[in-house]
Amino acid sequence: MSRGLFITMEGPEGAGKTTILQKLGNFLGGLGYNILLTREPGGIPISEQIREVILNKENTEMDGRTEALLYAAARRQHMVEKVIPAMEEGRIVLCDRFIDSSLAYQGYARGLGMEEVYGINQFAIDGVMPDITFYFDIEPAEGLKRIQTNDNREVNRLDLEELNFHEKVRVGYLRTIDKWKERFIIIDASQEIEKVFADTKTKLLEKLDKCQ
Ligand SMILES: Nc1ncnc2c1ncn2[C@@H]1O[C@H](COP(=O)(O)OP(=O)(O)OP(=O)(O)O)[C@@H](O)[C@H]1O
Ligand SMILES: Cc1cn([C@H]2C[C@H](O)[C@@H](COP(=O)(O)O)O2)c(=O)[nH]c1=O
Repeated sequence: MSRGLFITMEGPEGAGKTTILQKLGNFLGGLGYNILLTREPGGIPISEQIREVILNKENTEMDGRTEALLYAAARRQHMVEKVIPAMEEGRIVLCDRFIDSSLAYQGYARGLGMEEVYGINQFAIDGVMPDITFYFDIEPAEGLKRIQTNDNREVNRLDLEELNFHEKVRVGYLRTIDKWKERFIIIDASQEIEKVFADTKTKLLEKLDKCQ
């Protein structure tokens, strides 16, 4: 059986990752692909429990390395329990955030070191990297404004970081993209939703064409 495809969605808070992931899932499902939509941290019970610990606003004392290790632990369980089995069944996995979030948030913005965070994540993912990663680019202040006006979204511990932290997250992403240019597709996420979705679809279909 052929291996499926692993596609991840990355970007600062409020960039529109979840919105576009759902639209893309519906679109690809409509074309007959067997799709799995999932997210990090989370996606399965153990990892959702870890998510609750990491993002709980009351856990203000959490050490940066503890945070990085918890994200990696959630990732490990999610990989072995959900992502890898789905890919072995030939499905397209669309995942909201993955290792690049750890590199940008913990490695760069938290200052733990991108190489160090990459190292602990290698232990977690054992060499399984995404085939394609969309990076939804937006000014962090603009993204934060979007989530602050969304009443359905609960504000979490990471959202409460200063604007300066979120600006560093974006720099961390741009450095990560520089390292893995081939894997990334950059989308201008400041545009209106339908245009962001249209660009995402077009770029994905182009990339899939090239892979055939
Ligand atoms: N292009 C857009 N223009 C305006 N609003 C948008 C756009 N994309 C998404 N939104 C809105 O912004 C909010 C955040 O969107 P979404 O949850 O998809 O972002 P996200 O990148 O997944 O955020 P986070 O990672 O912080 O959870 C939602 O209210 C959504 O409707
Ligand atoms: C995977 C991952 C996530 N984060 C941060 C990014 C966000 O602030 C939260 C997740 O919330 P979302 O609404 O689901 O986007 O966690 C991180 O810092 N490091 C990671 O590896």
